[in-house]
Amino acid sequence: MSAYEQAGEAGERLVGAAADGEDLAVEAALRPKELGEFIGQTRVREQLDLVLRAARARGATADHVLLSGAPGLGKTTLSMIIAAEMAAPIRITSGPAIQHAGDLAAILSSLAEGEVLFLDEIHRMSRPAEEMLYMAMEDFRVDVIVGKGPGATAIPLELPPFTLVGATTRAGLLPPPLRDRFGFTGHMEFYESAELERVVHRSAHLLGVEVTADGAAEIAGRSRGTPRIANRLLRRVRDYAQVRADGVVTRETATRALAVYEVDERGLDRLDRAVLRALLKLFGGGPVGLSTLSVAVGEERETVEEVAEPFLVREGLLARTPRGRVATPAAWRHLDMEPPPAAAGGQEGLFGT
Ligand SMILES: Nc1ncnc2c1ncn2[C@@H]1O[C@H](COP(=O)(O)OP(=O)(O)OP(=O)(O)O)[C@@H](O)[C@H]1O
Repeated sequence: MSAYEQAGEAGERLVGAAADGEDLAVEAALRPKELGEFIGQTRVREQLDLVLRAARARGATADHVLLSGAPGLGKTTLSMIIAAEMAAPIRITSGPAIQHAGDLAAILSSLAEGEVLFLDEIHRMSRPAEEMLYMAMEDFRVDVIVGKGPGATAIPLELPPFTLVGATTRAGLLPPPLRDRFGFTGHMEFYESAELERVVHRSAHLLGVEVTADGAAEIAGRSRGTPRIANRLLRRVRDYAQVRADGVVTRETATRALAVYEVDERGLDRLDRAVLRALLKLFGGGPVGLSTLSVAVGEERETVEEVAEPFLVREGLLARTPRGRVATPAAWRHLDMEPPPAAAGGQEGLFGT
């Protein structure tokens, strides 16, 4: 098992998007508390603002909301904001925690009127629980099955109106009947660098860290479009600034600190660069099969495919083609290497296939 697998995506990976233990401990303090404080996601924010204002004006419970997007983009934060804007309590659970319909019935039947139920990773709920949720969302009712076999009876249970906020990294994985029961779906996008700079400034202020404009820009540029990563890099740069400098986060301290952690100016870490380097140096930029590339890097196939490649593809550094993995011209430039003329010409036709 490779180091990356042992650590998990979150574990030791400074640029992993999933939350690690330290993130969970500090994130509560860094979360924006109201819609106006939430940075970026302009479209989702405006749409949600309308949904919530209208519900408030009607004195009604807000429609069910589905939030889709990559980890660390602010889905949990938005669900808490929804509850705060509706002056409602919130209950937080996740799909994998609800394996039996009974688990869900217990949660639903204990909700207060208007409460927000945040269901993270909703695509990972068990089938029977999912079916129970259909009726709960639509009619605010569940059938609780009592007994077994031919003697089993369904006892209908009325629920108070509530707002379900479902979060998923993969909206496409949700069965259409579930997707259709949400009144509003918000697609969260990766953040622009300027937005992440604002996230860094805001978090630095809350953490009592002094950060210069170019220091924030340096961190933002390495954060892979993800606020969670921006906050994590800020904490590591703050440590460095305290120990090796005067405590102020400048471009120079950020650059030196993140060199220690092997996060480069574009947010690639050691694994990402190892994959690119193998692809360029050993295979002339490809095409090369995933298995061969993984062996060359000394990582499991799944680690290369699921941990490193998505970001490399998103950054336009690597392309997955039917003939194998191919480096783009940007990958050569990123590692300061000259593409061999034949390879560069040969690869052009591979992109977009
Ligand atoms: N728009 C934003 N403005 C400021 N900070 C943000 C924003 N979005 C997210 N954050 C910060 O990023 C961190 C991660 O956000 P959050 O937990 O809401 O992400 P998530 O999408 O729910 O992740 P996951 O899918 O892993 O649960 C939080 O600490 C939050 O403070």
